[in-house]
Amino acid sequence: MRLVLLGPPGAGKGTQAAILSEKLGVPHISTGDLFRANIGQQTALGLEAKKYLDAGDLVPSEITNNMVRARVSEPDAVNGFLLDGFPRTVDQAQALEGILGELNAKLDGVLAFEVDDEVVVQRMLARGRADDTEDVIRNRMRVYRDETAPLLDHYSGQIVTVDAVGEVDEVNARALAALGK
Ligand SMILES: Nc1ncnc2c1ncn2[C@@H]1O[C@H](COP(=O)(O)OP(=O)(O)O)[C@@H](O)[C@H]1O
Repeated sequence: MRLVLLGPPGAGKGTQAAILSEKLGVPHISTGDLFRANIGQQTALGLEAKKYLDAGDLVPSEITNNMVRARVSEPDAVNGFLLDGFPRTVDQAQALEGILGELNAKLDGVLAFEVDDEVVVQRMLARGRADDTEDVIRNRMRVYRDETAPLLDHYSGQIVTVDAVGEVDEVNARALAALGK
C-alpha cells in the first residue's frame, strides 16, 4: 500500500505513521526524519538542509525529490510505503508522480489529518524540538497554508480525511477505519 499522509505541522502525522507502518507492514518514510538524520551525521545533504530546517523553510525541491527517489527505491519499499512530509508542494506532487512512474507504481490514497491551528502550536511547543520555537512554528504554519494546503485540492479525488484531535489510539482507529481496515 502506497499512501501519502497530509496535514499541518504538529498534526501528529509522524506518531500515526509509526503505528500505521507496523499495522500495514510498510515502511514509514519521513522527509523530516531523513533530513534530521543527515544533519546528525553531518552529511553534505544535512549541511545544506540545516539552514532551511532551522528557519522552518522548505528545503529546495531538487534536493528533497532526489532524497525521496533514493529512499522509495530501496528494497524495503517495493511493496509500499507511508510518505510523511512529502509531497509538501504541488511541484513535489508532480515529481512524486514521475518517481512512481519510474517504479511502475501508483498511489493507493492520501490520508489527510485535520486539526486546528491553535492545537498544533500547543503540541509543537510541548514537543520542544530544535525547530519548535514559536517564530519557526509560525513560519512552518505559513508555509503549510501557502504551499502545502493546495495539495488538498490537487489530491481531492483520492483523499480521505481523519479528525486528528483526540488520543493517539483514537486517531489511529479513525485512520484505519478511513482506510477501510
Ligand atoms: N517535502 C519537503 N520539502 C522541503 N522541505 C521539507 C520537506 N519535508 C520536510 N522538510 C523540512 O524538514 C522540516 C521538518 O519537517 P517535519 O519533520 O515533517 O515537520 P512536522 O512533522 O512538524 O511537519 C520542515 O520544516 C522542512 O524544513
